[in-house]
Order: sequence, then structure tokens, then C-alpha cells
Amino acid sequence: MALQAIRYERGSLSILDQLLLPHQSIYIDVPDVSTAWNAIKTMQVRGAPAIAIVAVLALAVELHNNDNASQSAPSILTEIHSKLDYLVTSRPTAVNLGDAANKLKTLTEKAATATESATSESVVAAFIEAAEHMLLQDVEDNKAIGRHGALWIQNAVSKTSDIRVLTHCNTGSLATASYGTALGIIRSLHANNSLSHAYCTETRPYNQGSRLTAYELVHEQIPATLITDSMAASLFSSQNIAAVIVGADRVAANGDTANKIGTFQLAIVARHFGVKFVVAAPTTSVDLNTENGAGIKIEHRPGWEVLVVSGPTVTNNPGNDSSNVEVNVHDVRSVKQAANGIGVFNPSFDVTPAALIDAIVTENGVVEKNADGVFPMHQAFK
Ligand SMILES: CSC[C@H]1O[C@H](OP(=O)(O)O)[C@H](O)[C@@H]1O
Repeated sequence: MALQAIRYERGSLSILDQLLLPHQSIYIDVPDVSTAWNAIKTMQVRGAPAIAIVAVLALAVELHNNDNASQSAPSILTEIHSKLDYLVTSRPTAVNLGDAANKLKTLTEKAATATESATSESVVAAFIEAAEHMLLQDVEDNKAIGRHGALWIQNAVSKTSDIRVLTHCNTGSLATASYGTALGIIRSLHANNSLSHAYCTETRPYNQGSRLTAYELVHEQIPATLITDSMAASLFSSQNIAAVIVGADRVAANGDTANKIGTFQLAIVARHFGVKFVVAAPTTSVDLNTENGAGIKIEHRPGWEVLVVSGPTVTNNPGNDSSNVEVNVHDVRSVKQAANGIGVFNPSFDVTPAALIDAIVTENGVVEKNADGVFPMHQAFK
């Protein structure tokens, strides 16, 4: 069964606490907007599409369970808009939540003003239906990204088998409504019997690659190997890697792409070795209002995330096979690794220049550079 980060039915939302994975699968209730804001901020839920969906569904649940009947349509409209604005402040770099908020503001504005008979209940109903549709649409979009991306890579490297890829960050079922973006392409390559091996990086913050991506690859029985973020050049020089496939938190109008910290250096290394560099993202991650990467706000996280690691203790000595150890989930400890007094630089994201990207894969298809070496983003995403 596929991993499910988000469980929703009308009036009820729970999320898999991603800070506890891979050792514990515990769902937490998200009954309201403030719980959602905290879950997003603390990374209990993460991944640009998943963040957006959890945020809007939390508001849908709150609205469904509150008694709004006595409110006027303009009053509930103001409340919805201000709660959306608040949710958008949780994390700044990914555009998906802002995009979802803008779409829902427009939709509820129309619902509140379209007819004189509009009520708070009709506005709330329109909001809930649209938020629920976003959950379903994301799954379809990811499957389409998977199909388009797998085909593009097969054509680009003229191979339909024995394809090896590297992915960075966490872009699978846990980061989306289901299936995944970059991991969705890997899933499609695997389903087509085209994939021989997937490599994943550890990826800061919180080593989401080794905790979440690795967990999903093992769960899906996709042949996979973990590397540290500093091993990419070594990997490329020793293995025949066809492509690096990454997700995106925001793709600017020129194709510059903000994604998890370390993506930029992977793109540089990939270019050195002639390895294809593929960005996979739904159109909700494309931000035509931001001209280029310089306009993307990069989130910086607390320094202690670099200084300290936390996790369950292990109770046996792994010997030579360190991939499986007994884990004591009831004894979670934090360990300080770095020297006291050292400063920390901890941006969560970086921006990969469009020049280093070969293809941008969305649910609508693959965008490649034109003869001038430019991604025709405005044409592709009118
Ligand atoms: C399909 S996930 C896109 C994107 O979201 C991740 O960010 P975070 O885990 O910090 O929320 C990551 O950068 C992924 O590539």
C-alpha cells in the first residue's frame, strides 16, 4: 500500500508526523488552522504540495466544524481570507501554498458576491469543495508528471532499461497528496522496468532524504542506495548515472528553481559529468510573477538543526551490516555533534540557475529550452 501523509474526510484531517518517521508512523489530528500552521512550521508535514493541501484542508475542516450560520457572507469571506494569509506566513519559499490561497480567495470572493442569495454557508461550501478538489487533483498531476518525466529521460539517454538516477530531497507520497513529483518519475521508471537503481542523498534539514525518501524507496521496493550530500561527484565518476531528478519549491519565470539546499551544487556536478538535470514540479510550483531566482525568498532555519541530531537509540551492534539495527523508539535522544561556540549558516533552499537545468516536467508536459537557450515559460504556462 502506498504511504499516505494526509488522511482526510469531510470534517476531519490528520497527518503522518514526519518528524517521527521512519521509525514511528503516528498520525496527528489537524482540526484547525493554528495546528496546521505549527505542523508546517515545525516540519511535521513538509513538501511544497503537501504543505499547501494540509493548510487549505485544515481551514476546510475548521469551517465545516464551526457554526457559521449566523455570520454574513462578507464576514465569513473576511475570516477565510485572513486565515489564508496567516497560513501563508508559515514557510516562505514554496509557492504552492500562496498559489492555493490566491485561487481560494478568488473563488470565495466570487461565491460571496455572485448572487444576492450568497450566505456564509454557501461560501464555506464553495471553499470546502475547492480545497477537496486540490487534494484529488494533486494525485492526478503527480501521475502525469511521472509519465512525462520517465518518457523524457528514456528519450534523452536513448535507453529503456538499466537507467540509474540520483534524487535529492523528499518528493514522494509524503511530500504530496500521493505518488510524488521527482519520486513519481522514479516510480514510473521503476514500473516500466526501466530503472536499475535509484540513489538518494541525505538532504538537510533533518536529513529528510535518509529519513523520508529512503523510507519510501524501501517501502516501494525500489532498488536504492543512500549517499551523503558530498558524495555526488564520486558517485557520478564511478556509476553511470543517467539523470538527477529533483523537485521544486518555486520555479521562477525564467526557469530558475528554488529547491532543497544542495540542489544547486548537484546541478553543477551533473553538468560537469554531462548528466541530465531534471526538475519535476506541478504547475502550482511555477511562479510567473517572480522574474528570476533573485526574487525568491530563501527560508533560513535555526542553527541547532545543524548542531544537534535527534533520534531513537539503537540497541544492538550492527557489525558490518549497518543497514538494519534494532531501534528503541521509546528512547529518543538528541546528540550535539558540533563544537560549542561555532556559528551556523542554515538556508533550507538554494536556487539552481535555469542554465544548469535540462528539463522542467509538469503535469502538462516537459518544457525544454528553445534555440536561444531559454525556457519558454510564459508560453508554456499561460
Ligand atoms: C514535492 S516536494 C517539493 C519540495 O518540498 C521540499 O521542501 P520541504 O521538505 O522543506 O518542505 C523540498 O525542497 C522538495 O523538493
